[in-house]
Amino acid sequence: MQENDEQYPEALTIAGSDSGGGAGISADIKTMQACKTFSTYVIVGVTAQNTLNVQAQYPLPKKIIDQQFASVLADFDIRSAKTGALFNAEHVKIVADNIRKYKIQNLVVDPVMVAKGETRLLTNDGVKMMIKGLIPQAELVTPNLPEAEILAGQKINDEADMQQAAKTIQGFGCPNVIIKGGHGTNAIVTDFVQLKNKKSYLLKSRRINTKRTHGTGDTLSAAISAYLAQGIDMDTAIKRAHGYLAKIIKHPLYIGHGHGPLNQGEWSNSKYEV
Ligand SMILES: Nc1ncnc2c1ncn2[C@@H]1O[C@H](COP(=O)(O)OP(=O)(O)O)[C@@H](O)[C@H]1O
Ligand SMILES: Cc1ncc(COP(=O)(O)O)c(N)n1
Repeated sequence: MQENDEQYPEALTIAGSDSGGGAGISADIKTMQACKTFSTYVIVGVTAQNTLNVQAQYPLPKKIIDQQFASVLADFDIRSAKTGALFNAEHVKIVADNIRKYKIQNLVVDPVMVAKGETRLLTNDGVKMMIKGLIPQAELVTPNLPEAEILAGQKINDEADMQQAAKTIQGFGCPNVIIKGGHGTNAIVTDFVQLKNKKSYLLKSRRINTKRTHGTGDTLSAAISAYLAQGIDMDTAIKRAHGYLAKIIKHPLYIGHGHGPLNQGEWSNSKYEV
């Protein structure tokens, strides 16, 4: 064990790049750094993207994805991992196979399906493959409301629906589920958390009236993953990550003309009040 191991564990994000710097791999690296975990990464695909939308996407060839996994796992002591945009069934399978091959633990699956600018980042077949091959290997899955509706095959209108959908998703073989409520319109944003010990609760925060929410989902799942790498239990990791996001979403960067990015790094300055 290295000297800094206790304070700065190593984690892995497996996702797409965002040339606009706000979501995907960029959000994950910045978040993990702010949460004091070292972030390695496997880029599954490249997007040409800005705060307005995704202009193009290019999933990478299998060979270079496999090679990235091999390089990372040959050298780093990966304590947790998270997935983001995975594009299609073939790429979900490549990722699922590598996670199995390297026995990657503490996996958080953020089932990214549609970008804030409304471009699809996962095909319908990709969703099916995620349910079959990836979610059963995860410790936590973190859909937003539209993603939870697709995964669970039901409409979600209230908290009872959230609970029912979370139970369906748990039934795919993932012990812990968060359904994120950012896509609602209520003054209070409600995330529903279903834990493996049957405990469930709501995480509520005042809705911030902002369009600068590019990468919020990536940031939440990356922060949870960072805390899991530190050996923090799932329940505490979720609450801490939610608190972190609630802070930084109030102080975004005024960059770009669309869904602007968060400022993940500011957390470490501790200059903001909750
Ligand atoms: N306007 C907002 N005000 C406060 N919290 C928000 C807001 N939008 C999203 N969140 C929080 O950000 C996280 C991501 O939510 P959501 O936008 O639903 O996911 P995604 O980015 O995957 O679409 C959740 O924890 C949610 O509660
Ligand atoms: C490469 C990549 N990964 C994830 C997202 C989702 O982020 P958002 O929902 O904020 O658009 C994205 N837009 N691009």
